[in-house]
Amino acid sequence: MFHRTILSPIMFPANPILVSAILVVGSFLIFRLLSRTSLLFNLKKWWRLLEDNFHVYQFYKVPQFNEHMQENQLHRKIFTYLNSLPSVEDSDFTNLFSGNKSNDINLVLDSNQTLLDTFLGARVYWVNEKLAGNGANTLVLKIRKKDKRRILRPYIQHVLASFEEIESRKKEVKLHMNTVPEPEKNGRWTSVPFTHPATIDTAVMDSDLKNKVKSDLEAFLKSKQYYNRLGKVWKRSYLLYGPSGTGKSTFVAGMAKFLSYDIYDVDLSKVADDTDLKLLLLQTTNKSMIVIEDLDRYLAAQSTAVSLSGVLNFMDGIFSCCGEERVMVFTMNGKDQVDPTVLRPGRIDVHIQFPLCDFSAFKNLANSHLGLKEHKLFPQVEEIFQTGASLSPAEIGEIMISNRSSPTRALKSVITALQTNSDSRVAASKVGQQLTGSASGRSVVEETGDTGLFCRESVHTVREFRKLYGLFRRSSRKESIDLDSNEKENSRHERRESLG
Ligand SMILES: Nc1ncnc2c1ncn2[C@@H]1O[C@H](COP(=O)(O)OP(=O)(O)OP(=O)(O)O)[C@@H](O)[C@H]1O
Ligand SMILES: [Mg+2]
Repeated sequence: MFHRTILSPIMFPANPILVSAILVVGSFLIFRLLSRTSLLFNLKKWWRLLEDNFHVYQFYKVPQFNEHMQENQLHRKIFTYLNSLPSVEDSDFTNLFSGNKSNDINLVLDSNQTLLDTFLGARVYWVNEKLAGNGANTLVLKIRKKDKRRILRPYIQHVLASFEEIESRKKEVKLHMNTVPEPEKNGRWTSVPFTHPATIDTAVMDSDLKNKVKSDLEAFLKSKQYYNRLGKVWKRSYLLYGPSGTGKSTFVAGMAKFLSYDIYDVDLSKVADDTDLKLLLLQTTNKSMIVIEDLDRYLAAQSTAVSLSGVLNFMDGIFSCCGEERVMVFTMNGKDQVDPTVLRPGRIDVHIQFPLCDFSAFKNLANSHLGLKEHKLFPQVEEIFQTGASLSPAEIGEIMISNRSSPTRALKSVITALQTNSDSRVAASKVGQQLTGSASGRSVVEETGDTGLFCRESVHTVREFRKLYGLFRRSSRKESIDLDSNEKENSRHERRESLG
């Protein structure tokens, strides 16, 4: 009787609302449980293991050393590729190492861990097996037999191509300098790591122009087939010209950084003759940037044992060993006095002018050097620029750096320097002298009818590349000594004042 009452549908009606509510709450709790714990991850893992058991696999071993205990380069390349995959974080154990830069952390697959990769819709597994005894590792690739023929070769090619890309990205850029020829000595280049901090982005220039240079470099890198089809040497030449201190050498550093190319800085005064110059070019590697600074000076003074035709042949790059991926950069203070054959399209593809500062370049410098976006003295500075006065970014930059503890003082010093420049211009014009250098400051971009683009832009220069590198190192040391907390405080105070 009692039982019948309990089971009676009248006492416990199948209430659909209640059932739905229980289902919703139940599903929510299960979902929370799965997402809050590693249950979902484990379920996926078990499912994959189960699925794997229904397939037949082919295994490939890539040992770290060959039978003569020489390193297997393929192992090194594949291992680098595997450690670049995001799935390296999903293995149960991953080693953490500090990278080249102070904040970099490199993830490295631990021994006996498995890593999943996918390629053309197929899943492949790598196991980093540690062999007992000699401590060497072997990478074991596991591919489903049904996918083997379809993906093995393209997959390995993909791994090797990815390795090349990773290497080129982390490659240390070197600065090579030619030495005086010595008997009994074969190599003519000595090199140092090139750690110059300049980039194309840090140059004070019109941003459109910077983007144009970047896309020109990128387009060049992608045009191997095109150059081959035309029967042309795969090279591109740039001329950077403008007054001293306008940033030409700094920009060369930025270009090399952008390309991750080694720099070969040719000092023509150390070249014995035309043959020696050919030899130097033959000893450069591909994917490099060949730089000749102050070419106009060498050509005008004929201070070198190298003839004009020697220079022209060098510029054409016909003696380069592999004829591959060369960027040549020449700097000049002015190109008016230079033989037009040196500058003809094809020999120089892109002309970039670096003029003196205008007001807009000055504002960029004030922002980067003093942290000033606005200041009550800016209108006065603008007025002086309008009179035609100008200085190089190097000159203005130096004034700002040495007065960085007081932005107002820095601006006053810039005004005085500009006024002095303006007065000397007036005096010079009175005695009929012509001042050299552009005072326009604005960048202009002109297309040459041919392949190149002519660019006019602002910046001032310092001497040679090597000196520039040394200069930076000295100035950064100076900075760390001078910048004490009082200075920072003063500077902050002044900035507040100027904005108010
Ligand atoms: N446009 C610029 N942007 C940023 N910094 C600049 C610029 N122009 C000059 N400078 C600074 O001025 C200094 C001198 O620049 P750089 O040596 O590149 O000039 P340059 O044109 O090569 O001079 P030179 O013709 O005398 O060799 C560097 O410290 C550089 O940082
Ligand atoms: Mg220079």
